[in-house]
Amino acid sequence: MARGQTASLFRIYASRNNFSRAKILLPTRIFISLSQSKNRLLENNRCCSLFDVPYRQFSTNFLDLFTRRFDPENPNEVRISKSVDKRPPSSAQDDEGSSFGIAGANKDSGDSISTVDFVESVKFVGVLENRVEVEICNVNEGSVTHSVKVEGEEERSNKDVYDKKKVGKVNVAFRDPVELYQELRNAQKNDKLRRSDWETLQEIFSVLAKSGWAANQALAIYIGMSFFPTAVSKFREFFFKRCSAELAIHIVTLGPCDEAVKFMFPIFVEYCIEEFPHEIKRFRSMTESADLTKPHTWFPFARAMKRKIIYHCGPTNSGKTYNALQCFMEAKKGIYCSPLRLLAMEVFDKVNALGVYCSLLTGQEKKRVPFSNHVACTVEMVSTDELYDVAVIDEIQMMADPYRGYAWTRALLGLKADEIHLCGDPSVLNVVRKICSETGDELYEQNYDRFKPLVVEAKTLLGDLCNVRSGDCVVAFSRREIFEVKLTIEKYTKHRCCVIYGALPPETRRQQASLFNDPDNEFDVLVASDAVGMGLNLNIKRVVFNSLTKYNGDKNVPVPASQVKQIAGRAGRRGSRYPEGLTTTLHLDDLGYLIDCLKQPFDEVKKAGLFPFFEQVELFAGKLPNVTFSQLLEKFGENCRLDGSYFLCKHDHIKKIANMLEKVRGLSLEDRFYFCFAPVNIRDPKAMHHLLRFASVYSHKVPVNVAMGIPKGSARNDEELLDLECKHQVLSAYLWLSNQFKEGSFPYAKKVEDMATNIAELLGQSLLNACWKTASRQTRKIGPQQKENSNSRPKGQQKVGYNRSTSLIKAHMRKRQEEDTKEVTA
Ligand SMILES: Nc1ncnc2c1ncn2[C@@H]1O[C@H](COP(=O)(O)OP(=O)(O)OP(=O)(O)O)[C@@H](O)[C@H]1O
Ligand SMILES: [Mg+2]
Repeated sequence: MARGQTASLFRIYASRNNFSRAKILLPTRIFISLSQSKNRLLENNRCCSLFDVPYRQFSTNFLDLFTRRFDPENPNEVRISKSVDKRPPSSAQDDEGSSFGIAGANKDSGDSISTVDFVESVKFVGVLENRVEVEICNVNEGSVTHSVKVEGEEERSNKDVYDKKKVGKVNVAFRDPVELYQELRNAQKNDKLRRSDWETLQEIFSVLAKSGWAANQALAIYIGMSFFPTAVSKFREFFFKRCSAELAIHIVTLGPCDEAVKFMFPIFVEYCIEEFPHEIKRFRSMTESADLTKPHTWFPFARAMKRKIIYHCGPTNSGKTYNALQCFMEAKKGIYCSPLRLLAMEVFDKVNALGVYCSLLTGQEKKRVPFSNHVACTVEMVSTDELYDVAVIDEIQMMADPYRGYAWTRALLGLKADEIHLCGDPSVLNVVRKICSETGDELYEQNYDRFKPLVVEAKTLLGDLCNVRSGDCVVAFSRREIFEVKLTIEKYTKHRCCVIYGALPPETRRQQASLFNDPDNEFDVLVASDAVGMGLNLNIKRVVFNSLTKYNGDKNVPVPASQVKQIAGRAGRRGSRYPEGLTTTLHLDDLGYLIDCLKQPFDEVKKAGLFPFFEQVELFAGKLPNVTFSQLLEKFGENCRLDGSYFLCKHDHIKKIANMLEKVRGLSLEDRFYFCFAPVNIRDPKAMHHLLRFASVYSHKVPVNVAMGIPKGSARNDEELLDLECKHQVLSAYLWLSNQFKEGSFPYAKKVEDMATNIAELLGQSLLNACWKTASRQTRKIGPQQKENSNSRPKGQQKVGYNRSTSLIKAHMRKRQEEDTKEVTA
């Protein structure tokens, strides 16, 4: 999400009686107040935020403290002028319940740290007579780094800086912005200014208009991002007509910089509150209906339970899922939530084979096993209504997935289970800790190590695929590469290859996996995409990276370290023929990057994904009746409020489907919402066409059929293979829709299921015989770069007669290094 799109609320919890020991996480620069409103808030004994209290009730002086005068490098004593609580400290040390007004609008940049300005935590140490002591801590450094004293009313009144009588030209900086605004408003006309000052002022206003900080802060008073530039422009007009020389000169002295923006901002706020009450009201009601804050409160039944959360934390292949599944099987009633259909199927088969009756529930299939109390489902399908003894949420680190993360978050927050087992790497451990502290669940952490360490083979394949061995899994990051590698290996060696990639149906992937796992056939090498990183039980001895770059839709970029680790970790499996795992690369040039990736610790994730339920979108739609569904989603993204530990999941693919369905009349908002989640590849025009047809037929309230023929035999070339993949996807979407919409709308589910099974089988057979280059490859022209590569290839490599890929990672790293050097020099 672009920087500055989301408003978030932050709350400070203070002790009920005297604020002592209040520990506050303050994720951004924000209004902070010890104003009169505090008493009201304390009386109410509830959380409060700026949104609950009229802005004026907040002391602007605390705003001063942080926005104007607080220098993180040089934390001096700072005074505030409004009244503070003068009650003596009480002995009660109750840290719960009350809060006073600190609130903020956080510009969510996606990379959470960048929103932290200079303060992460503020600690109110105590109230002594008329002094409030505040400690400002830097959470990142884990220590108290700044100490600020705040003085009370009487003491303040003796100080020059706040003594009104002495406020003169030099003291504009210290004057109350409310007064400054009132002076501006009451002024008949502006004082004369020099041309150069005038120009500097113009520049300062232009900095204000472009300031992300100011636009962000303005959210707190419900000036929306889209209205902010207009508000600044009107404010400029107002200001230029009325400003005094004294005020103008002070601002000009500050110059076109952040300091000037921070000085003007509170005056701007006063202006907005008075001038734009309608806009503020409208935006406020819009943001309130797009409120995604406090998501744990969305599940009151789960909150009423005392849940025990067990985090099985460790690298791949360390036994996390195995142990969690033991508890699942022992439970009277259990649910297993999988990241993939494939894995849900695996668990369904495994658990039933062990004599525990278990049903299967995915978007596409519902297999109800009689008398079963257990269910294996995909995480999106988890029920938050049913009560379970044990739930397992696998691959919990996916809660930070930009697209699907919300499903894991929902499962964690909403599952009604006495015991919830989370399996995953440590990247989301801190987020889970935070969530558990909000939900009040007990968290137990169980750490795992790999059974046998992963060994890196330094020799690599020396750029030659003829060096593959039995038990190898060659990993490539595009469909084209996968088929090239398979073709090469089968042409120049005695090995046969199984193939696994994301566009294959789970049934076909499983068939390929069991073919590879079976030692009694000739298929002893696996060629796979990153789809191999999760879910399948594979007997891999060595993972060989054919390349370590991946096309990101725009250009080739290095594969992220976490993904490299996950994939490499698939090598070696306890109890299999290959208990010890090896990993290496095709090219020597890539080896360094592989080793770097394996050495890197898991990146800590700061936020979990969220996405609104249909009801939330519906509520929001009530505020914007005349926009398309796609625009509605866009606006929701712009206006929704989120707490600091959450981000709004990306939904470009949903918007793309929404746009396509715009021309279909007669669909309700709810219909559109669900059609948009149908599992189709938005880059596949044929699949999109079928989805559009499904929606059109459905909108006419006619039973939807498939209207698609099925090939009789397996694919003879890549085009036919692609066609099979696409057809399976369309059938899968039909099945998915048949489970979402009311009975009778998609009545041919049984027939479609059979068709899908047929196609999955045809795909499996096709892959066994596949010995062609990919369709896209055949039609591609050789670019100058490739020609150059093939010309510059060492002679020795030509003898096997195929074009081997060369390492891109080194070139990429070199380029990045050059860019870094350039930046440093600049
Ligand atoms: N205690 C055990 N006894 C027998 N086999 C085990 C045991 N623990 C794990 N295994 C086997 O080791 C393999 C890896 O275990 P598991 O799938 O639980 O690892 P994981 O940590 O969940 O890995 P990933 O992160 O890749 O999902 C599996 O085939 C599993 O059956
Ligand atoms: Mg696992």
